[in-house]
Amino acid sequence: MSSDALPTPLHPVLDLVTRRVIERSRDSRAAYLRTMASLRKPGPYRAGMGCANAAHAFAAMPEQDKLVLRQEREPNLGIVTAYNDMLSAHQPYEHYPEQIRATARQLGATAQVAGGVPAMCDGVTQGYEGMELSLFSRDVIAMAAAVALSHNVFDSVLCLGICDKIVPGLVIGALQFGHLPAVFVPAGPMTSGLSNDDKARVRQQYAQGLVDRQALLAAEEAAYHGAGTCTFYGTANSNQMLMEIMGLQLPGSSFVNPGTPLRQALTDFAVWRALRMRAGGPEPLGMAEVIDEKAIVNGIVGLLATGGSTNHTLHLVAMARAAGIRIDWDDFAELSEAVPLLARVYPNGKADVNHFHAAGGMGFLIAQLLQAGLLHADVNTILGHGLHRFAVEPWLDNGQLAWRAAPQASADESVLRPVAAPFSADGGLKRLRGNLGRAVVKTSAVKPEHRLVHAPAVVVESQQALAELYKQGALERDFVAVVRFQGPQANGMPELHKLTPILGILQDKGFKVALVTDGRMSGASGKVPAAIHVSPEAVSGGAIARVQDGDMIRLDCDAGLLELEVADTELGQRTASAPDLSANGHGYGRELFGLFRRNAGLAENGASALFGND
Ligand SMILES: O=C(O)C(=O)C[C@H](O)[C@H](O)COP(=O)(O)O
Ligand code: SF4
Repeated sequence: MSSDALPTPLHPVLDLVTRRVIERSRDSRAAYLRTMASLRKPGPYRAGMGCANAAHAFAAMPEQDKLVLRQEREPNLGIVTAYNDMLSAHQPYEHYPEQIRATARQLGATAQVAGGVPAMCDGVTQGYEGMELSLFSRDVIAMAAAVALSHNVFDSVLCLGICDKIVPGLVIGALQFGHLPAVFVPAGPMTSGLSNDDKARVRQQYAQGLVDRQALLAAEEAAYHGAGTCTFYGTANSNQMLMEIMGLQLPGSSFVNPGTPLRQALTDFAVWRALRMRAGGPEPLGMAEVIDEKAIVNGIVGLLATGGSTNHTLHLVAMARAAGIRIDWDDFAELSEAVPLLARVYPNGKADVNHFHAAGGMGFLIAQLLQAGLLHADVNTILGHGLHRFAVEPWLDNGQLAWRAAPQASADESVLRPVAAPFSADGGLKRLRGNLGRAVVKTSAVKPEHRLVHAPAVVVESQQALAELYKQGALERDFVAVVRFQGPQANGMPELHKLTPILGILQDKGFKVALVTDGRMSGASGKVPAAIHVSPEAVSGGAIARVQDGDMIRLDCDAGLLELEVADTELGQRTASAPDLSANGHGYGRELFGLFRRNAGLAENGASALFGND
C-alpha cells in the first residue's frame, strides 16, 4: 500500500475513542513529553562524560570499539536482552549481541549489552507457585530495563524480548528513555509441531485417565519441540502483533522462524534502523514519538481484530500509562463493537502463527484494517512516518532483504480473512459489567452456544480446590466456578490456565460451565467462557468475596453482563470471606514481592505496582 493511496476516512468509533484518550491523557501525556524533552540532547549521549565514567563504560570493549567510543562521534547502541535458556522463545537470543555488535561495527558504530532482564516462562510456572510472580515480573523487567539504560551512554535501544510479561516490561522500561529510539527485535516462532488442538485433546484424555503420563509428555514435547516462540496465539504472539502494529518492530518480522537467513537479515536491518533514528542522525525519532495515543489505539484494534490475549487488557493499559496515556476497558469495549475479527489462530481456531504468517500475516492484516479506516495511518514508526509502510512483507531477493506489498487476498480464509468477510463483525474481547464489578472475557475463543451461562456458583479460593472437586466427581453439572482471592493484591494474580482441561471436559459433556475470577487466564486459554480480572478483587472488598455456593450467576458474554442474582440488601448484609492468605507471602521468592502485592493497582489500571491507580 503506497502512501499516495487516498487515505481512507477514519472509522468514527476509532476517531471518537482516540479523541477521548487524548483528552483523558492531556495532562499526563504533556508531563511525560516534558520529561522526555528534558532528557534529549544532540548526542552521542556519552559525549562529555567524566573520563573515569567513560573508561568504566567501555573498559572491556575490544580496542577497535574503544577507538570509536573515545571519539564521541558515532552512535553506541544499547542492547537490553531477555535471553535465557528457559524460554524456548528467548533461547535464540543467546548469540544476538555478537551479531548486533558486528553489524554495528560494519556501520561504523558500536553496540553494547546494556543489561539483561529476567524472563519467566508462564508455560513452565503454569499451575505452580512461581506463577504468582509472573505478573509482577513485568514490572521487575521494566525496572531492570531502566537500570540497564540508566548508564546513559546509548544513542538508541535494541530490545530483545518476546514473551508474555517481557515485551510489556521492556516497553514500560524503554519508555522512561523515550528520548532515545527503540527497536524491538524478535526471534520468531518455533516451527509447527503437534497441533494445539491435538495437544489440548491429549490433555483432556489424561485428565479423564484415558492416557498415561508418558503419552501426555510425548504430546507436550511434540507440541513444544524446539527453539522459538510457542505457536499458539497467546500473550507472547499477541506481543509480536502489537510491536508491529504499533510501529516498534519491523513489518512481517514477528513470525519468521529462528535460525533462517531471513531472520538474520531482519536483525541486521533492525540495527541499521536503530542507528539512523539516533539524535543527530538522518532520521531522528525517539520512542516517545512512536508510542502516542494513536499507536496505542492501533494496538487495541490489532488485539481485537486478532482475538489477542486477555492479558493485554492489563499490559497495554500499563504500557500506555508509561507513556502518559490513559486507556480503560470502555475504550476496548467500544472499539470491539467496530473492529471485526479477522484471524482465527489457536485458541481462537485450529491454526497456529506459522499458518497465520503463511496466509498473509501482519502485512495483510494491517493493509486490510488501514483500507477500512480501522487503523491510524498517520503515525510514526521505526521505518518513518505512516503505517502504510507496514502493509508489506519481507523476503530475500537474491539473498538481499527486500520488502514487497502484502498480498491483497488471504492465502487461507480459514485462518485470516478480509474486512469484507470477517469471522465476526466485532472484536475478540469484551468488557463485562454487573454487581460483581468489571471484568473481561475473550469471546473469540468461545463458541456462540457457550457464551450465555446461567447457573449456580461453586465457590473456591484456589484453583487446586476446584481441581479436587472435579476429581471427587462433584462438578458433573451446570455451574459457574468462582475462583477468588486470585487478584494482584492477594497472590499476584496468577493465570488459572490449568483449569482449562477440566472445564473443557465438562463443557464437552454438555454442561453449561463458566469461570469467574479476579485472577487471570492465559492468552492460550479458550473455549470455556471466563470472566476474568474481576475488579475490585476479593481481598480489596470486591463483591466476589461475598458470593456463596449455590448463588445463581448469569454470565452473558455477548451482552457484556456479569450478574450475581442476589438482592443488594442481602449482599450488603453478608460477611465477606476472609481466608488466611499469609502463605502467599512465603516461599519461591514471594517474600520479595510483598511491596508489589501491597501497591498493585486495579486490574483495569494495569495491576501494576509502578503506577498503582494514579
Ligand atoms: O499466552 C499466555 O498468556 C500464556 O501465559 C501462555 C502460557 O505460557 C501457557 O501456559 C502455555 O500454554 P500451555 O502449554 O497450554 O500451558
Ligand atoms: S510463549 Fe509462553 S510458554 Fe512459550 S516460551 Fe514464551 S512464555 Fe514460555
